[in-house]
Amino acid sequence: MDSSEISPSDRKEEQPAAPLPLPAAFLEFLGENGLDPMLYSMADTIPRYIRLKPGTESRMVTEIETELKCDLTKVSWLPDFYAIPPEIQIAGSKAYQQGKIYGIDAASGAAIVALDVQPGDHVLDLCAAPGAKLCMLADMLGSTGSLTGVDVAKHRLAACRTMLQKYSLGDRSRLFVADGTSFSILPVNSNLRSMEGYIVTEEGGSIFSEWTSKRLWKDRQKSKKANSAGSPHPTSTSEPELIYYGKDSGLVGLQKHYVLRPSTDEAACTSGYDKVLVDAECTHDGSIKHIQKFEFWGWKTLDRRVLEAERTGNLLHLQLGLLRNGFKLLKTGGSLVYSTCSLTVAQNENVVQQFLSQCPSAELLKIDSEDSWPCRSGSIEKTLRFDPATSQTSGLFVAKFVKLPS
Ligand SMILES: C[S@@+](CC[C@H](N)C(=O)[O-])C[C@H]1O[C@@H](n2cnc3c(N)ncnc32)[C@H](O)[C@@H]1O
Repeated sequence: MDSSEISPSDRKEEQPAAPLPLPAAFLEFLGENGLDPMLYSMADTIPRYIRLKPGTESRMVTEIETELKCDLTKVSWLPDFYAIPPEIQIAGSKAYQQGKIYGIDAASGAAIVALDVQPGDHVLDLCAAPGAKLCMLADMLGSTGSLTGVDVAKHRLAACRTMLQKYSLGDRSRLFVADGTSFSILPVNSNLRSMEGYIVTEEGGSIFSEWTSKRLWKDRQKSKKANSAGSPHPTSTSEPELIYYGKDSGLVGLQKHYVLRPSTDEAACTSGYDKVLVDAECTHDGSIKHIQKFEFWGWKTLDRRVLEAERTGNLLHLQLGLLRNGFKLLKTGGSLVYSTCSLTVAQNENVVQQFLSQCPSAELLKIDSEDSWPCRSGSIEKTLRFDPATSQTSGLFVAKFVKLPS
């Protein structure tokens, strides 16, 4: 290992850090979940991580170092990842603007590596926005297979579309605004393409032509109409809305009606996704840099944005619903990664336990690269936990499942 690599055993020197003035409700939440508030004093000591787009020549590292005015320290346990000091901003840099680097925490990178995407895979990201993991998935996929991103928040998914286009990663991708607990559109794989009816031979059928941003105008008109008619934002009963598809996503030339029809559980077992990521909505309490930002945003908003859903109990229901539906869309033999950036047992091990008790075809899998990662085991065997103290990363829980024949 060269001297500029960051390895699992590297630790920042102990620095006395001022505790964040966390609000009482959040402290109470931490107490109830057995979490140490001192964790939030580490936000300024854990590095920021960037990923170099594969194919970016290594001479770029020196160029980026000159531009950012800091060292890029290679992360020994994660290919293409570098650590930079936490105070460095990348958004103004040429390397970022030209799409050569993107910011993504190393623990998030590990969750993607855990999914073990292979060329030709059909991959589903069920909670895709704002899209750092989606970009990495597209990178891993390369020039075969397909990537489907879903998110319930349209404006957030639009940010994914911008990212995919900026990093030239969108050709094999499609993006749906939809509720991930009920989304049921399968990938377009060779089985589907060869089935009668999918391809329109005569003129005039409703087929997917090449995607163009002009659709955005049409979309706007459609949603204006819907809004004036008093329609709500997407809910579990709304139709999925396709807001982007790339030229090699498999859709061009196919009949819309067939491609967009809901699938059955049986069809998913044979023609479903090879890999599914459920990076579920959560209280974000493990994302200590995110929590730190509430010092500027106002601690009152933390109460509303972080704790409200948790208090009502809706969140656990949503997480289980996302995991269940993501698993349903997996083909037999396929695998799913469930992750959250919460450190609580309730949103992680408990959800996993409940899911396993309800779904006999699901089995936890050991994550291959785990032995070389600076993480610890969750309280259920084969699940993993990254946290600032152990991993010098944000907090992340990761569990991997395989779908057995039922
Ligand atoms: C933790 S974030 C995902 C982060 C993302 N994977 C990334 O790496 O950038 C959770 C996302 O879940 C979305 N979400 C919440 N409820 C959802 C639902 N019912 N269906 C789909 N997405 C949902 C939120 O809008 C949010 O963008």
